[in-house]
Amino acid sequence: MQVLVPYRVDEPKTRLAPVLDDEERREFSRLMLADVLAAVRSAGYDPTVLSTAPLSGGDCVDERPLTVAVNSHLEPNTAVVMADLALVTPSVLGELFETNEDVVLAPGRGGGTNAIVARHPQFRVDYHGASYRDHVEICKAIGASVRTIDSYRLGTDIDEPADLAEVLLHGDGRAADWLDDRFELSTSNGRTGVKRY
Ligand SMILES: Nc1nc2c(ncn2[C@@H]2O[C@H](COP(=O)(O)OP(=O)(O)OP(=O)(O)O)[C@@H](O)[C@H]2O)c(=O)[nH]1
Ligand SMILES: C[C@H](OP(=O)(O)O)C(=O)O
Repeated sequence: MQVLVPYRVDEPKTRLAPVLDDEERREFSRLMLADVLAAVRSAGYDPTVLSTAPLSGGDCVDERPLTVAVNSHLEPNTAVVMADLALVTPSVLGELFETNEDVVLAPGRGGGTNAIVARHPQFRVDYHGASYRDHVEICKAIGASVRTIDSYRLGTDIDEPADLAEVLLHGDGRAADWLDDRFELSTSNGRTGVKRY
C-alpha cells in the first residue's frame, strides 16, 4: 500500500502563530512530520511525503493545493496520513492500515479527516471544511463501504494552541520533546492549556 503524508513547507501551522513564532512553527511542524514518518515505518510501510517544496531526497513535490495534489497521486490502495498527528503510534496506524473496507476514515476534531485508506478506484478526497462528512457522502455516491476509526491518537491533529496540551500530556516523540523544553501545562483557566516556562 502507498502511504502519502501531505506536508506544506511554506508557512506551516499558521493557527499556532499566537504561541509559536515563524521559526518555531517550522521546527515543530518538521518534528511532527518526522514522528509521523517514523511511526509509519515502524508500522511496516514506506511513506512518501507529498510536499509543496523539496525537503530531502525521496519526496514527491507537488505545489498544487492539498485536495488536487492528493487526488492526482491517489491509486487504489493508498493511505493518506496527515503530518500533524503528533500522537500517532505504529499500533494505531496498524489498526488503520489493516482494514478491509473500500474506504477507512479517521476523523479529526472539528470535522477534518486526519487519515484515510482508499481502496475504491472511484474515491477522491475533498479536504477542508467538514471534510469527514464530505468523505462519507462521496463514499455513498460511489457505493463504497466505509469504516470510521474511533481513535484518540488518530483524531488529535495539532492545529490550535489548546492542542499543544495533548502533546505535552500524551506525546513521546521528537515534537513532544521539543515542546516540553519550552512549554508546561497550565491548569489555571479551566481547560488545561500550555504556557512558556
Ligand atoms: N502537499 C500539501 N500539503 C498540505 C497543504 N496544506 C496543508 N497540507 C498538509 O496537510 C495537513 C493538514 O493541514 P492543515 O492542518 O489543514 O493545515 P496546516 O497548513 O498544517 O496548518 P494551518 O496553517 O494552521 O491551517 C498537514 O500535514 C499539512 O502540512 C497543501 O496545500 N499541500
Ligand atoms: C485538511 C483539513 O485539515 P484540518 O483543517 O481539519 O486540520 C481536513 O482534514 O479536511
